[in-house]
Amino acid sequence: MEVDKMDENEWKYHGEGNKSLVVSHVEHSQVLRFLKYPAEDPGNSHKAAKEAFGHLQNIVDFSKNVMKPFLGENYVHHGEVVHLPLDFVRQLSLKVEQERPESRCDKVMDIFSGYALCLPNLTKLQTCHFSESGPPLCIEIKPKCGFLPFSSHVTKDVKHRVCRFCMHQHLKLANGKWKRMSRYCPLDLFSGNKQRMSFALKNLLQEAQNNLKIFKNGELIYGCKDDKDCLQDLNELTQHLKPYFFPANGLIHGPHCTRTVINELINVITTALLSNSGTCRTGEIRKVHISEGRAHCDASHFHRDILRKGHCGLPKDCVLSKILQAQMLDNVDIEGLHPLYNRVEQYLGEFPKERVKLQIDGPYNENCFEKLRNSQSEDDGTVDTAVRKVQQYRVAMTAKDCSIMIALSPCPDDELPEPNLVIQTSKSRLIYSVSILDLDPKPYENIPHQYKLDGQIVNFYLKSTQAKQDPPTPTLFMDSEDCTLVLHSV
Ligand SMILES: O=P(O)(O)O[C@@H]1[C@@H](OP(=O)(O)O)[C@H](OP(=O)(O)O)[C@H](O)[C@H](OP(=O)(O)O)[C@H]1OP(=O)(O)O
Ligand SMILES: Nc1ncnc2c1ncn2[C@@H]1O[C@H](COP(=O)(O)OP(=O)(O)OP(=O)(O)O)[C@@H](O)[C@H]1O
Repeated sequence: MEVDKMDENEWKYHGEGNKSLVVSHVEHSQVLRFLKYPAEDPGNSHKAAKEAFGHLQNIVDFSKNVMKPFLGENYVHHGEVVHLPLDFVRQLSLKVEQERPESRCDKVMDIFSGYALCLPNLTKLQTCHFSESGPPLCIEIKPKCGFLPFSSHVTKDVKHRVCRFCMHQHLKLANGKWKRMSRYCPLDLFSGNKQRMSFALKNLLQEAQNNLKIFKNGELIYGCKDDKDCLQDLNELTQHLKPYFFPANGLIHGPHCTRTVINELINVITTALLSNSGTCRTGEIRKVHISEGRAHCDASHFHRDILRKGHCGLPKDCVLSKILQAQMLDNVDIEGLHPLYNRVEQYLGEFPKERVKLQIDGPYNENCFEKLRNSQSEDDGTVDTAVRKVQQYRVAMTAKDCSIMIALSPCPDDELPEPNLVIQTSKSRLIYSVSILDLDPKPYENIPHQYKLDGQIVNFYLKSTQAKQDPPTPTLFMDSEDCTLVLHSV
């Protein structure tokens, strides 16, 4: 990328989250990721923009030196910080403004610093030594936390039975973040059991919220920009997907078509999530199991009794396993972490200069990873242990909020790629790559907020399920047994 020859007409709005706005190049497989700041406080925006370089460099270092060693070399693309002409950034910001979803407009793109992150466009295939035949398809999944807390510090028993995502749904509906309840449960997706994973994926397709997006040729074709703006027509999605799964068979149509195509899609996603494409290693597949009690959520609509096979576990090097292992660095739960955070805070209150030495806010160099790998869990009462636990918790938080990108492209007939780069469907062959995005460090200062939010989620869940129990809802059991995709018109 030649930064002195930037032209806003060559870039278009791609998407955004809470903290960054992404534009993609119209030809090359590149994106620019800009920081965002609260709109109501321009003074603060100027100040924050001054710090933008340090912030972005921290993101790169954290992805590269901390998350990459945990998650695997091939899954993580840390990118680089670039400095862009301010004129280009301002024109670009004007250009993308009308594309932005209303719910994200409480923040503005950083137009003051000129700094951004340049990353590969992960909606496109990352194994570049193959000629793509046809537009790439990409499935983005934000899986969220895949286990139940096992810490003895947990004070509310419900946290050992119902996962955070399922509990949080009740609060999100009540505060208007989403209009309909998602039946997706992360524990089903992370189970490694193909039946449960398919069930989770069907539920994501039913109600995508911000946990599922599908792109074709880099364009969003399925998913929600916000609660008001959703592209969720499964029949339309089927039309997009047909050429990938039934390239030679134009005859597939009618009521079964949608179900057949969606099932092919789900099989492909499941295969990609369970493959070891991050390491390209073949040979014996070791499995990672989490104990039975922690792997099932009582709020999931999947009924345990219909499992054909017992507990499955995840292949050791697959993307889900890597993410889950990083998430499980949170082994004391926010309830156990909060007192450790207070210990660090008290120490920093007495010795403020130690903040730099303890590398609370970076720099995230190679040494950080070695320190964080230490899994000794007993608390010896020292500040060093408290800092290590806090930093491990922050890594886990990042892993609980990242997204998986599965890029797929039809495999040309004359190409013979390595078997672990191809997914064979019933009627086609697809080359694929798996990546992980949004690996930013979570702010240290956010820990008190996390603690408070945890209490709110649990209390609200208990309150709302208690209210529903009187009178009881007899349909719940029926739902649990239903493993088929029900197509509603949307
Ligand atoms: O707390 P959660 O689980 O709601 O996660 C937040 C996400 O909400 P979600 O529940 O996935 O819709 C939230 O996503 P949305 O803005 O809702 O799309 C952010 O990812 C937020 O991270 P950050 O503060 O921007 O770094 C996330 O906050 P962190 O908890 O990761 O700090
Ligand atoms: N390298 C990339 N290639 C393709 N698309 C990307 C890339 N990075 C981000 N995106 C898209 O932009 C969206 C927003 O990016 P991202 O999740 O990094 O933002 P965020 O503000 O950090 O999110 P959050 O709300 O989780 O804090 C993603 O959901 C994804 O669709």
